[in-house]
Amino acid sequence: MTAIKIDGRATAKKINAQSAEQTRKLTQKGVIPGLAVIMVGDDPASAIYVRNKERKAAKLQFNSVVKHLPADASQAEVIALVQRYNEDPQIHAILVQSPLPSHLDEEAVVMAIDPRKDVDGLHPENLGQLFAQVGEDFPVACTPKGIMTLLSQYQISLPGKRVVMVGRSRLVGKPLLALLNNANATVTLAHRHTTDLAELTRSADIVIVAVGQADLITREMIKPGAVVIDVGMNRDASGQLTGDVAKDVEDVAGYLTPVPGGVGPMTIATLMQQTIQLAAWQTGQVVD
Ligand SMILES: NC(=O)C1=CN([C@@H]2O[C@H](COP(=O)(O)OP(=O)(O)OC[C@H]3O[C@@H](n4cnc5c(N)ncnc54)[C@H](OP(=O)(O)O)[C@@H]3O)[C@@H](O)[C@H]2O)C=CC1
Ligand SMILES: Nc1nc(=O)c2c([nH]1)NC[C@@H]1CN(c3ccc(C(=O)N[C@@H](CCC(=O)O)C(=O)O)cc3)C=[N+]21
Repeated sequence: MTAIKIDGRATAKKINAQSAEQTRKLTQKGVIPGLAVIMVGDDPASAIYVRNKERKAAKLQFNSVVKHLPADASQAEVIALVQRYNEDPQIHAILVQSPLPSHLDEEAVVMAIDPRKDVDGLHPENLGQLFAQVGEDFPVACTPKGIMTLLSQYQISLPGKRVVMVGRSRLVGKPLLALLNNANATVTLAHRHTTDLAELTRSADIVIVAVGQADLITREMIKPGAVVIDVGMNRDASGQLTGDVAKDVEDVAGYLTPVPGGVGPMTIATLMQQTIQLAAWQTGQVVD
């Protein structure tokens, strides 16, 4: 058996076409979606993300700014920049690249972001709404939201399914836990302290991996026919991009997202989609 490839590029293309149309309408009303990205230091996965989203934001004619600070930037500098964008009416969405260098207090930086401009849904106000299922007009992390769009696009049903989510970051694992639970899947969250990961993943209908370790998930860990979603973004010795899932998993899985061409393009498309949404909410416009 060879897994059906879940084509993130094709799905992203559809979303981007919608985003172009919505941006055109908003711009006619005098609202140009504004996205500010803050990157501190040189995380390789962040560099790929920043490059690709700059390209897409330019194509959509967003007001897009990227601030690249050196790895030794101070806490006060980063917070001051966030505050400047909080107050700038031309900026509707703020994204601080993760991970931050270890001398910076990530929690304090997240807390400084205006929750209405928190395009990655990291602020506890937004994450809390997601977990509590209250309200609708709040941002949700782009990668998890993009994965939900992909599952829906491929008509992969969730109620009653056993999902194992490997990785529990605030950016990916935690919001996915909430989204999948809200969609009535039965979700198990695995992490560094999980014992016998293989036994868990083998019992899952859907395995989602966001760890950042090449070949963590191998074919013996997957139930035949299961859906495998690979979020990982690693570079191998020859400079090739690889995910967290070993190549031979394609021989047992029913569906699989490739790296590149799977989750990555969906993250970018969802970021554009959500920036437009935030711009509309902040200016009293409606996008459809
Ligand atoms: N394609 C895309 O659009 C995106 C890709 N990424 C990529 O996804 C990966 C994960 O990112 P992010 O969520 O931010 O990562 P973090 O580094 O914040 O979190 C990694 C998680 O993996 C867990 N973990 C580490 N080692 C193991 C192990 N051996 N077994 C089980 N769990 C383990 C950690 O557990 P513990 O909590 O116990 O430490 C932690 O919860 C990275 O490669 C990143 O570049 C991220 C965002 C978007
Ligand atoms: N606050 C924050 N939010 C994030 O969402 C976030 C982050 N920090 N830090 C870094 C990780 C990594 N990440 C990627 C997103 C898209 C691609 C991407 O475009 N991938 C293409 C690569 C194509 C290519 O250039 O070859 C693909 O998979 O096809 C990669 C990596 C988001 N992250």
